[in-house]
Amino acid sequence: MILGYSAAQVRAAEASLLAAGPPAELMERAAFALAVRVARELRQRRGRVAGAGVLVLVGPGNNGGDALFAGAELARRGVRVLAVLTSSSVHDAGLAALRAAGGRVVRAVDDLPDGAVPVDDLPDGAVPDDDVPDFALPDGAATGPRWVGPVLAGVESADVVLDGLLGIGARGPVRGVAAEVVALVAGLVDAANAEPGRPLVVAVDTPSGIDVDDGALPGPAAAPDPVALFGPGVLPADLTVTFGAAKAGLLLPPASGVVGMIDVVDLGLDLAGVVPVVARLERSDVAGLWPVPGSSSHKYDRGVLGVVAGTPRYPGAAVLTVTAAVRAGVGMVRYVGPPGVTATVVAARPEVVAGYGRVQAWVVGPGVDPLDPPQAAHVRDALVAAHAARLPVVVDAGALDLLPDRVDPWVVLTPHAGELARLLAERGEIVERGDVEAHPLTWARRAHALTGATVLLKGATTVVVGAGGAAYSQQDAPAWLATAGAGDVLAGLLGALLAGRSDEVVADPTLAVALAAAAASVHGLAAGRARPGGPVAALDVADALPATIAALLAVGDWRA
Ligand SMILES: NC(=O)C1=CN([C@@H]2O[C@H](COP(=O)(O)OP(=O)(O)OC[C@H]3O[C@@H](n4cnc5c(N)ncnc54)[C@H](O)[C@@H]3O)[C@@H](O)[C@H]2O)[C@@H](O)CC1
Ligand SMILES: [K+]
Repeated sequence: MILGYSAAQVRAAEASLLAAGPPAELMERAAFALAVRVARELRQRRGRVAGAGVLVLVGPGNNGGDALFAGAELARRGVRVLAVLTSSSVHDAGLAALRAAGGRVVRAVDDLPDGAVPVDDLPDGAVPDDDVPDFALPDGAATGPRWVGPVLAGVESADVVLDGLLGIGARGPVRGVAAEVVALVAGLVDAANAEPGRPLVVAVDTPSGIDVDDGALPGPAAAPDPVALFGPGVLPADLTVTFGAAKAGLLLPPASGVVGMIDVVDLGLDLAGVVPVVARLERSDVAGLWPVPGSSSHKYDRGVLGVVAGTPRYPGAAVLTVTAAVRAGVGMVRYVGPPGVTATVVAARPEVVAGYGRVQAWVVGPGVDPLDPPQAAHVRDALVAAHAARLPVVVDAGALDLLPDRVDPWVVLTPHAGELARLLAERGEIVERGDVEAHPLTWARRAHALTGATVLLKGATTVVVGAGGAAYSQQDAPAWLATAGAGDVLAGLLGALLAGRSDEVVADPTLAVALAAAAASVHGLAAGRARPGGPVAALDVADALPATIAALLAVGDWRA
């Protein structure tokens, strides 16, 4: 499990460590681990470390210090290191170490006196700034500052770009010349995306400028003009090497989309007893949560799932939901719906039993139009019956519009951002889809507070919140999974899990939160497994569930 902490929690844990030893020691350890990680990447890309090029973007604080010390260590290993300083004052000892190791430095600062040359030293192949037009300048930057040329040349010759502009001390989006550097480098890296020589971007502790606590990204409105040329005001990383503990913002969308792989460097922080902001299940955690039948199990104690899904207009949603539940290993599915859809469902999944009966959990809503009277009535009946019998329920799609004001914490809502915004707006909140996308954790928590339900907010990164403040963020799905019917599969899969552990979920509703996160994880893994690297249809995902679950259970922390 990866645990994500707030900047304040990490600083508090660091404080006791800093009190115990010389202050520079932590930074040296962080920087050394970072350099080792970058060296490993360089070796993988080029076969050897010496002779590689690394461009280091340096901000005013200790994050820049980490980057400078790492640059120094890499320079000692024969790497051509060019540091771009974005502030007139940077970490002194780090800068001295880099220079002593043979690293070179470009100053990209706004406040140079007229006529001053911003370049302490130039990268191989770079030319003095008078000749900047020799480089392919992006539109609008042709008349830009003199540091642009050397930075362009630095990116061009870099195997790795280290983003050490801002870390947990960032307040708001990157400002000033550092923002211009981010814009320029992000634009260049993006333009080189399809090329084999594109540099790898490694974020030092965090991609600079993200909200390290809630994962918000700087908005375009906050960006100065040059940034508008390239967009988001953040340099998307391929790898984030984070120190002491993962920061919550790395795990939370939308920032989770720009952190790449996460590597946590152990600094010996004592976080025992500190409740993380958010957690991410790894495969072994998911395996541990999965209900596995014992030798004496029968279909009833493995969980019977009631499903109210589909209408004559959307029969496919019912097929996908029940298929996913069956494929996920539920003991039995009871399907409730109109005769025509029932016939389609039973034809597709002969294991399904039609009509009401005893169940351990419900899924209601996939493919249900809340204005379709018979199915809407079945959804309401199921919600009432589940409340009376204390049974978990997955409330998806059309059933979200039929939700009572308050529900039990073992009721799991599965909205996407637009549906969550609507659900909140109906409860008096002033919020639109874009607000939910910008601050998903905040709004998911709000929905939990208002309804009492566990809330699984679907997206490229899925956020789940619920009882006791538990929060998870899962990012296991390929982008191909954004396809019609994928949500129906998730609902059926989650229903199977809740049916399999129904009593435990009701006894401890925080388990509903963990199981919802596990379902999101398996859903993403199955999509990747169904069609590695290519387009995937919802039914493919459902069909890939048995093999995905088998692999999880067989090896625990198995890597695909
Ligand atoms: N505290 C510790 O014990 C350790 C900290 N480490 C590093 O130290 C970092 C935190 O260092 P700092 O507290 O110095 O903070 P940062 O280096 O993240 O940034 C603080 C500096 O940036 C400026 N700044 C803040 N927001 C800005 C913005 N939006 N635009 C432009 N400038 C802005 C501030 O004025 C300040 O000078 C961590 O992220 C990590 O990289 C590591 O060395 C490990 C140990
Ligand atoms: K950074």
